[in-house]
Amino acid sequence: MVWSTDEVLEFLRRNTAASVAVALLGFPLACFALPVLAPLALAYYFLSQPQKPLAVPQEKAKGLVVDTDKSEEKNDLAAVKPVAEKKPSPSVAASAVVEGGSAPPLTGGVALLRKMREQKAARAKAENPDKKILVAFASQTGTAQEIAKALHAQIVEKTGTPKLAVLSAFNDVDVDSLKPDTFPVVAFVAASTGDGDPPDNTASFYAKMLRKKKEELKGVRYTCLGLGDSNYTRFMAVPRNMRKKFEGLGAECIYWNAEADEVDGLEETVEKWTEGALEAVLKEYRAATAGGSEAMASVEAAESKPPPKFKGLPALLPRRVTFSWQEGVDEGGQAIGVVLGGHHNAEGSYTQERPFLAKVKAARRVTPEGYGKQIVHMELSIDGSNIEYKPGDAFGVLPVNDPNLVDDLLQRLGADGSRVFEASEAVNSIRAPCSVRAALSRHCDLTTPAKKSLIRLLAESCDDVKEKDDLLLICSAEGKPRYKKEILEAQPNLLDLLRAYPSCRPKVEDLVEFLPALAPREYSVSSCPHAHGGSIHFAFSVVEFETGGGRTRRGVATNWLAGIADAVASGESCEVPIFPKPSKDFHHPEDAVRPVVMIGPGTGVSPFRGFVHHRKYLLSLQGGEGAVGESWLFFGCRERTKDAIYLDEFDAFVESGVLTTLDCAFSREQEEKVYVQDKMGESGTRLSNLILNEDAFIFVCGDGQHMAKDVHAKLEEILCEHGGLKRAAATAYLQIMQKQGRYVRDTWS
Ligand SMILES: Cc1cc2nc3c(=O)[nH]c(=O)nc-3n(C[C@H](O)[C@H](O)[C@H](O)COP(=O)(O)O)c2cc1C
Repeated sequence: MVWSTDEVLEFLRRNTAASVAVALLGFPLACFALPVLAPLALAYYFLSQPQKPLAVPQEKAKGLVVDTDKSEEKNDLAAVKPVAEKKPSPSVAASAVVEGGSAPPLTGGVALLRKMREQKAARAKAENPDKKILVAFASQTGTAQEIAKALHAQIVEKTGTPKLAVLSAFNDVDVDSLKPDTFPVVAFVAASTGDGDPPDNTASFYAKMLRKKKEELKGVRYTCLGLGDSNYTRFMAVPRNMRKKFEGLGAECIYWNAEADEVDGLEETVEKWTEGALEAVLKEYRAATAGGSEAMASVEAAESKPPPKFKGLPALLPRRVTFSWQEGVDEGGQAIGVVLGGHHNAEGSYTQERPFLAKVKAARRVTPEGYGKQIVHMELSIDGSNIEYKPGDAFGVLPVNDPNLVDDLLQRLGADGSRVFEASEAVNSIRAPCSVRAALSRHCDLTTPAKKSLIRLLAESCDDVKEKDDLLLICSAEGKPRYKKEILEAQPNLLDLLRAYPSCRPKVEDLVEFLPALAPREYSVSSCPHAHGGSIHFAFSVVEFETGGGRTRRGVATNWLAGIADAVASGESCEVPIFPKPSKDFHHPEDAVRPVVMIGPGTGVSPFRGFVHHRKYLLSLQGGEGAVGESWLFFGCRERTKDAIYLDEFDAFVESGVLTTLDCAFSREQEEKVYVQDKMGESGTRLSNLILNEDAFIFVCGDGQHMAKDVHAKLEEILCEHGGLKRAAATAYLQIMQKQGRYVRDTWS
């Protein structure tokens, strides 16, 4: 019988008599027992100490005692202490043991094993130190996450110690763990979404941070990269608030808190920040761990390595997930990585991971066939789901990639789409057995321009040296102009890239782990439960555009849904996985007394269809009695007869008095383009009065990059010109309205 090291230790731990015997007989017995105990132990020791001679080091085998004072630890080798603390002679120790007192010094095999265990612990500690660097991200569409991932990968590459740094979405960070003893150094990348709102993966952390008390982050050192878009009025809201909170709680900034604006292009700032942050974070970590933990030694070693072939190469992302492949194949298409349909999770609501499978009740193309822009109206059944919603809420749709693209990709990779795997941890929201086809169809983003880290991975998967070098150059700092032209502007999808580099053969596992997640898409509901019970309605424009490289690209989700709409129209039965995304404050007030101003061009008008139906319901409750506020809708589209969705219904609501004013801007019906903000300007006096004197609510929905900004500017102008406010006062007034929830926007890019 051959015992493992741990079995020998366990035996000694459980058998005091054996421990004592070993101790009493000391060296002679150790020699005698050597054939039994030593082979594994010596092999282990020798491997871990290659520079040492094979002979048992006697001085190491002596001089240890088992501290039997602590009754709980009596037979526990964890209570072994160095002899420097107690120095009984062997005979004293022996008699003490006989009397049940102190244990004898450990010698021979036991001491050897103790040494081995210490070494193992030291190595484990170096690999998994107590204090770690936290690399966190607040990211809605994945940009901040990619940047954080790349920084984390560089820390890992530089230190050679994967567990020295933790990469995490903010929601997965325990706020209370933000302490110098756990995370002395924090680097984070944060973006905003909505109207200066925190991304979903940060919202709960954000709320908890606001409850933290002064000085709770004292001793933590941090640096932050903010991502934002200066077209939004709440530019950099989340990174700025988070920084303020970190500082307010006593954290200390260690490096430039950079802000990268989409309008100028993110890349330059991102690169500069990442480079400096890497250096600063490692330096601070070294200082925080008193000269550096054992792991830091490898930083110096890495620094003395020859420089890479191309300057500024992104680090190879470290593997985190293990894939176990199942025996059979997925013949019925059931292994799709999520649990579908008819389930409520523990909190009682559907999620991205446990969506509700909604049957499509009706769908139609609103725009004429062949019209440049296509808009689709769709109705989903939520019967039996217990989903409750209010007009103004949104819901998430889990889209599916174009099946032709997936087929071609499987063929190019030489992969069997029906093989099924399980991942050791959630990756790209795969949390259940998943076939390769489902992973590529439902979980991986195959069309977004490849991030540099993915190109680095593809480079490493090339057999041909020339192809490898070409890809390495494109993702390096030197290859920046090529990355911009060939990737960001031309927007090749993954298949285009693989076809351009025929020797590139990435493993399916690598793609599943390192491709960005196929993000759910959010749509505002255009229905109202009082009018459309058991259904959710929504409308969307089908996305299609030309890239800089002359390719035609189609939006993944809207084209998939448009295909479903056509299938339903021809009698097929189809289902869409959805989950609710309630809005915080984009809701019609719960009475019809307060005036409401709604501004929603294009499909931005969707929630206002629900609002007006809700208003009709509120008025029906009043039964024609009591005060009723005005309700204005500013709507815009190209042409009344082509792309004006829900216009007939709105006309009817004006007719019935539910809607006081419907003001439409048809941009292409005359020479000069006319937009919603122009229409607002024409009614400036009335609007100013509604806002300043009648406490009106303002709701804006639609394109956040241009329309929402132009509408905001028009509101300021109206308050100045018709309300007599100075510019600064108008700005402040609108800010206060936002804080009060009286001016609410639901925007997208
Ligand atoms: C729907 C939407 C809303 C946004 N709202 C804001 C905002 O209020 N303030 C801002 O500075 N940037 C805003 N942005 C810009 C994002 O913060 C920016 O594009 C960032 O790079 C996205 O990072 P992510 O992909 O990690 O989410 C918004 C972007 C979108 C798509």
